[in-house]
Amino acid sequence: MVTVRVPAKVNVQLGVGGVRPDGYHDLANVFFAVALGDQVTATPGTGVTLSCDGPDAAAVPLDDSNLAARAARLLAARHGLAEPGVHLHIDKAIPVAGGMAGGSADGAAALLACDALWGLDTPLPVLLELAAELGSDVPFALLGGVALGRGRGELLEPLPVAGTFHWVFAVADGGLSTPAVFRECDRLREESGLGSSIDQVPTPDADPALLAALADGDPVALAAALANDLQAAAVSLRPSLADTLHAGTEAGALAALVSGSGPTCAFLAKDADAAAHIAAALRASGTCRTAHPTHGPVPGARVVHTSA
Ligand SMILES: C[C@](O)(CO)[C@H](O)COP(=O)(O)OP(=O)(O)OC[C@H]1O[C@@H](n2ccc(N)nc2=O)[C@H](O)[C@@H]1O
Ligand SMILES: Nc1ncnc2c1ncn2[C@@H]1O[C@H](COP(=O)(O)OP(=O)(O)OP(=O)(O)O)[C@@H](O)[C@H]1O
Repeated sequence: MVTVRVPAKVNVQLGVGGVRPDGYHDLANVFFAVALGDQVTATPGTGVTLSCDGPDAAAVPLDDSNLAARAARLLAARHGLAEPGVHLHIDKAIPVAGGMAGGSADGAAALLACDALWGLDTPLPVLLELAAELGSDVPFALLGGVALGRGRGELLEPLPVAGTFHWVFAVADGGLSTPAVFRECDRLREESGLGSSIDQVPTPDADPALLAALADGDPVALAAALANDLQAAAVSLRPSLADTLHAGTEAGALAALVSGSGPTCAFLAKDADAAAHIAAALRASGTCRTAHPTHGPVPGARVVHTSA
């Protein structure tokens, strides 16, 4: 049996370029791994089977479309294993379809758990390549910490960061579809007359002030630099997110932003006590389903337990 712990992410900067011919957008994507995470346990089995526990378990598909199952099959195929055998149990704490890369996290965790269970010793560069095949957010879940993602987000460069930052995540009722949010971003750009194609939108770049705030461990400077080009699109599709963002700011957050493609909202706090207070205020506000205080950065997917 092998258990892997894997973090969720928030994008502290999500710069979105124009639509590429393959339908993806080039990004300047600064990923930040937080302690809120899932656990994936791999045990020997016949075929690839799945189970899931947690408050959102009912929303998690248990068929071959699950990123954890796809990861197990992809790893097996890479090693020429004709009949992969594994049962994967997901302890799910990351909101589903919430913009925190929960499915991607489980895909990364399953790669690592199956690799250990099957004794494959796959080198990290190969795991990262398989991760990129599974989805744009999956490589970062293997790496963790803070990293700049270029291309569609899969080309990663670890970034220096000092200290610990405190966050609160407000979980919405129901998810948002990532492709639908990118499409809405394009639609809003077209509507404003800017255009949405790769030759109309400047290629985004990481903000030097944001990188300095991370390297200095300065939450006030980070708060001033947080930016998400998908936020307007997420709020356009789910206008009630404006109330959630407002409630967290009123409760003393240094800054509020939509996490990735949303609808989870992220709030930066000055310390752990402030985070606990903001989370309680958000829960009481009636503008979200629940709110979790947490911190980061934390490492990427890692084995936390192995037994025969
Ligand atoms: C919004 C983010 O979570 C920010 O980290 C990611 O960019 C999304 O990553 P993901 O969920 O792993 O996305 P993928 O599974 O690779 O792609 C899902 C869909 O999102 C859109 N997509 C995704 C990544 C990207 N750079 N440009 C896109 O336009 C495309 O419509 C794509 O078909
Ligand atoms: N292991 C998984 N956990 C949750 N959802 C999964 C999983 N595997 C596949 N899915 C499917 O993927 C959809 C998106 O789920 P996910 O939780 O990854 O979204 P997300 O956090 O918004 O993604 P991202 O932030 O990477 O764009 C779900 O609605 C579900 O149908």
